[in-house]
Amino acid sequence: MLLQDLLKDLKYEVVNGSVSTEINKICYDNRKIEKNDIFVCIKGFATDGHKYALSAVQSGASAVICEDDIDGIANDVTIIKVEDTRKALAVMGAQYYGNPSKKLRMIGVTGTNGKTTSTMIIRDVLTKAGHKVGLIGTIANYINDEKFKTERTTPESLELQELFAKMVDRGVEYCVMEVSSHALALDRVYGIDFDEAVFTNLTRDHLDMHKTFEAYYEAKFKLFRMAKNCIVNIDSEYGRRVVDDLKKENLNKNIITFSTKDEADYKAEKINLEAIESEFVVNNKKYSIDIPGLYNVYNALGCIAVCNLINLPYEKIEAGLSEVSVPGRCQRVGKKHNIDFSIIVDYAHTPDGLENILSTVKQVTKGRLITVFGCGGNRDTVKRPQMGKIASDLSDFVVVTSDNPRKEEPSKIIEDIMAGIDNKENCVTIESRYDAIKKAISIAEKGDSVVIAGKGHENYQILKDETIHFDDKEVVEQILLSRDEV
Ligand SMILES: CC(=O)N[C@H]1[C@@H](OP(=O)(O)OP(=O)(O)OC[C@H]2O[C@@H](n3ccc(=O)[nH]c3=O)[C@H](O)[C@@H]2O)O[C@H](CO)[C@@H](O)[C@@H]1O[C@H](C)C(=O)N[C@@H](C)C(=O)N[C@H](CCC(=O)O)C(=O)O
Ligand SMILES: Nc1ncnc2c1ncn2[C@@H]1O[C@H](COP(=O)(O)OP(=O)(O)OP(=O)(O)O)[C@@H](O)[C@H]1O
Ligand SMILES: N[C@H](CCC[C@H](N)C(=O)O)C(=O)O
Ligand SMILES: [Mg+2]
Repeated sequence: MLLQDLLKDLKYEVVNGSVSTEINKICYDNRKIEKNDIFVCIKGFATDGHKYALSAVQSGASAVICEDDIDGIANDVTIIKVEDTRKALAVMGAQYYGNPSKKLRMIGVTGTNGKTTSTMIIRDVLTKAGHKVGLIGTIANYINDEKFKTERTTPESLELQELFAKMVDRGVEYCVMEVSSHALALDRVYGIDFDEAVFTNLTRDHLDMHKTFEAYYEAKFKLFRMAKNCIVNIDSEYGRRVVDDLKKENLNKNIITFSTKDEADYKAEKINLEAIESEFVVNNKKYSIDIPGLYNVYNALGCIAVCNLINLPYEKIEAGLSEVSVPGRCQRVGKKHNIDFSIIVDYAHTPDGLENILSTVKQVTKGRLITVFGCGGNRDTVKRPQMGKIASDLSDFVVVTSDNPRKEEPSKIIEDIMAGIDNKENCVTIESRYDAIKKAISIAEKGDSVVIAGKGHENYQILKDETIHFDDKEVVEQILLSRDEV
């Protein structure tokens, strides 16, 4: 492929060399350069890619895409200046893979909570209806039934385009993806025309990266500028703002609203929240969903709106929704052991998420609610005391422990959480997550519920110098097994 073909949709200045040069592939990390690659210099948070341009050329790069001047590069190397290298990476990646997203129906979901749940539900319903579906999200990426490991919720633009291309190759029709605020702020999805964009909600998270709530909202709003059909939860204050801002900007979008309270295109009525499944009626049609809690009715409403836009018949939507399950989202574990209390593993790691799962479980718990949770290190610190307060207000007993401490001291994170807890009598701190879960299970009695929050589907724990295997569900099994043996 010629460099000039990749640059087709970009504004650029040729600083040196020629654009009619043949290139191998695109790369934004000098450690992965191969002969005749293009090296894209990205200004990051930790370092500046421009610093590695020389070394990339020494490793074989024949072209460099940059924002700033770069000195000392040999004359036979092409140097191209653009205004924004992250955007350039996204545009060139799309060209390199043949603009695959244009061949897929693109469904993006954003919001603080509910992205994974909503995308997994949409994938389940479409797959059960006989369609070929790809999914990009926190738990994994999927191309039809095949599962691919992922490290990020929304990968970098280049990897995203590669995934879309694989989906197209394998006959995928619908690509449903979680679009994180990081991805929007860092232009990982730049240039993608979304057919549908769903807004779940906006509450506190990731202010370590966005700094202000306004910047966090702005990042999320970008997705709706990129979509044709904007599907919005108007029970969320910020969802209403999305609708207002879309109208203000005169963007001529098809705005579709959902709610459980107010008039909306999709309003859930006659909601019956049972312990396990919830039933509700939307536009005179009955639905049920197998994951509990009102918040999952919201996730289902987004899914119903998407499925209607793609003309899926009611029977297929209803049948698909009635049997969905999402790993690590309000997941009952340890059922096969002889226990007279319940244990639930959930991925709640924000104040809103924790409040939702705890109030949902509390409603159906006859005995006490025992909560085990911690907060991730090197992430938003302000949410820590807020989550401490929510856990202690809603639970009868709280075990504060470690989540993924990353580079931080676990005891310091626990201290931050404890600062939000007034009633320290019904609370213990145990740094080891294994011991914390063991403690919660050891005190549980008939009718109690133990909620283990924060890590959900994760099967690892990120410590200061290493990542170890750690899976809340497996830990519960081990603890219950050793109880059975006594
Ligand atoms: C804050 C954030 O998102 N950072 C992402 C960002 O890193 P960065 O811009 O700081 O990059 P950097 O490390 O400063 O390096 C700058 C450039 O120099 C290059 N470089 C660097 C070193 C070197 O030796 N050689 C070299 O070429 C790098 O490849 C990069 O191109 O761009 C990198 C390249 O794409 C990402 O790997 C990196 O994600 C980091 C690993 C990360 O942890 N991100 C998380 C927070 C994230 O994205 N989370 C969201 C949200 C989760 C959710 O709520 O669901 C997600 O979508 O997963
Ligand atoms: N619509 C919702 N509104 C509020 N809370 C929700 C909603 N859906 C799920 N939750 C809660 O938030 C937790 C995280 O849900 P989910 O994984 O679907 O969100 P996410 O947006 O993908 O999060 P992340 O950004 O970390 O990937 C769940 O375990 C549950 O406790
Ligand atoms: N996508 C979120 C997930 C947090 C999950 C929690 N277990 C943690 O590590 O804080 C993040 O990277 O901030
Ligand atoms: Mg997610």
